[in-house]
Amino acid sequence: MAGQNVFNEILAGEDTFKFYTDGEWKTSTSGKTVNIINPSTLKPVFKVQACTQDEVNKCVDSAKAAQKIWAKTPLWKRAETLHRFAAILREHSVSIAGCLVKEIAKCQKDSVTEVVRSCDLISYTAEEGIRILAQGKFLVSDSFPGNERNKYCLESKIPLGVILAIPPFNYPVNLAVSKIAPALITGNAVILKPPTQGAVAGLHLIHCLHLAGFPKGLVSAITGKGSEIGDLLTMHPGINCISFTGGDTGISISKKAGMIPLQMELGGKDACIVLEDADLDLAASNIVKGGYSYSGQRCTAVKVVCVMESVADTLVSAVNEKVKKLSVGMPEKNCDITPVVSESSANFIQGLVEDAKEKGATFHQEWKREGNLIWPLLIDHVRPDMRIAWEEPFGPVLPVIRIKTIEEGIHHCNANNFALQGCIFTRDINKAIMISDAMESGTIQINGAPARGPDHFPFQGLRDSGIGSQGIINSINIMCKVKSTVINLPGPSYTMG
Ligand SMILES: NC(=O)C1=CN([C@@H]2O[C@H](COP(=O)(O)OP(=O)(O)OC[C@H]3O[C@@H](n4cnc5c(N)ncnc54)[C@H](OP(=O)(O)O)[C@@H]3O)[C@@H](O)[C@H]2O)C=CC1
Ligand SMILES: O=C(O)[C@H](O)COP(=O)(O)O
Repeated sequence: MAGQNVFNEILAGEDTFKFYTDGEWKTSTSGKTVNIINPSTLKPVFKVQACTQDEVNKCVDSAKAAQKIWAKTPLWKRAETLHRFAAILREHSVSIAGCLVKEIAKCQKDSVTEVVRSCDLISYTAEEGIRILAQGKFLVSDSFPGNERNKYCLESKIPLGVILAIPPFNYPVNLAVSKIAPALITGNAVILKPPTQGAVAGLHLIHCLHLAGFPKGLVSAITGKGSEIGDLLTMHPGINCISFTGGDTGISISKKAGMIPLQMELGGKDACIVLEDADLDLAASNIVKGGYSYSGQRCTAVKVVCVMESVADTLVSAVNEKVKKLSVGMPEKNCDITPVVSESSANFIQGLVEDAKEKGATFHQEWKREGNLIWPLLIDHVRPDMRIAWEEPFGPVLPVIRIKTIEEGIHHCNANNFALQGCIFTRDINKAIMISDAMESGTIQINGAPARGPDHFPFQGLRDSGIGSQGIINSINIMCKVKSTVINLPGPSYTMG
């Protein structure tokens, strides 16, 4: 569990954790800490440092210095260190999972899965990075009209410098390494600002990285409320790229950040379109898995079902049968539905539900909430004038809109500000492709639930769902830039066989 044995170094007292910079664990000169509230008990469970502007500045300075050395580290050595990081993280996956259970009420089995998935991501990124970064381009001048072959151009990929990694509460380990690993294999330094809910899991992750032997200062983990130190980080002149996953905060960050590359993955309102010829049991299983996993707190969760009227009753009863079987309770008991991350989140969800109720939606289950624990709801006959048709609950409540035509479903998907993922259920592959093409989202799943994984697939949000693309290959490419070296020969020269 948190703070045991090898992790004692990160402790600053009973359930209070240090921040990490310059290869050392430190307490903040602010003398202040931030409480982490256990969503299941509504009581403080851990404390992390409330870092100061001066500490932010020092982290950036040491990152810049360390990055110059790291950029001169051979690719195979960078990969070797990442593999060591992955191995140490795997060794501690159960204890780090225990932090997730307490900080974000993710059930124990899904928490272990998140950490193990992260180990695989780190190692896969190390290997993919070697292959991608080992290759450059060689261009000759006479391919362009009017030129002799007297110039050779060598194009190479070089690191950006210091990357600010800001993951969200729902994947504080996996969405941290999905930024850290590509940043490191490309020769960058990293400043991690973990989510407050999930910060201790993030700090344990960073301690595994520390034990792997990365150069001092190359990676820092700076804690504090995003609303308090966020701007200090995102507007810092020493930051060369921001990789952010979260909510609308990302939109405001994109307006404040300077001339730097942004990789943003924000909210989603993933639409699930079910056609008359669909395998309705397959659709129902994926709607329940997609809509209620981790209590709907996934950007890729199914967030609205648009089902053809003629099959709606059959689909809805199939979904309800499966919803009935979902276990509801505490994460320690590996329940399917666990408390949502905060009281404010639970209140927001309740607001959407009450709005739907007032406007006459059909409820197939009674509304039930105990603290942050919300029992799963399927809300039927939802109409576009209801907030839940458009807004992202980030909770275990799923609206169903009955449509008369496929175009209505496509329109609902495209009329939303979010454009992350969507899915279609039909046995007609031609229709599936044509509908997928018409849905203006970053990813469309055919006959499956929306998902970011597997982690080497490209993953991107359009419109208010993000900027740039994630997935291991695209993250590696976003975290480096191109440099040209042109050799000017005294005269034309042709390579002869
Ligand atoms: N796309 C996705 O996967 C996710 C989307 N969301 C959406 O966002 C909503 C809110 O969830 P939440 O986790 O609070 O998302 P936020 O966007 O508020 O937080 C995401 C990350 O950004 C940090 N942050 C907050 N404010 C700033 C700032 N001004 N500058 C820099 N960083 C900042 C947070 O730190 P701190 O925790 O200290 O505030 C956290 O690490 C959810 O209800 C959901 O709709 C949420 C999580 C994941
Ligand atoms: O931000 C999120 O919620 C995650 O990217 C979703 O990842 P998953 O589809 O693998 O759960």
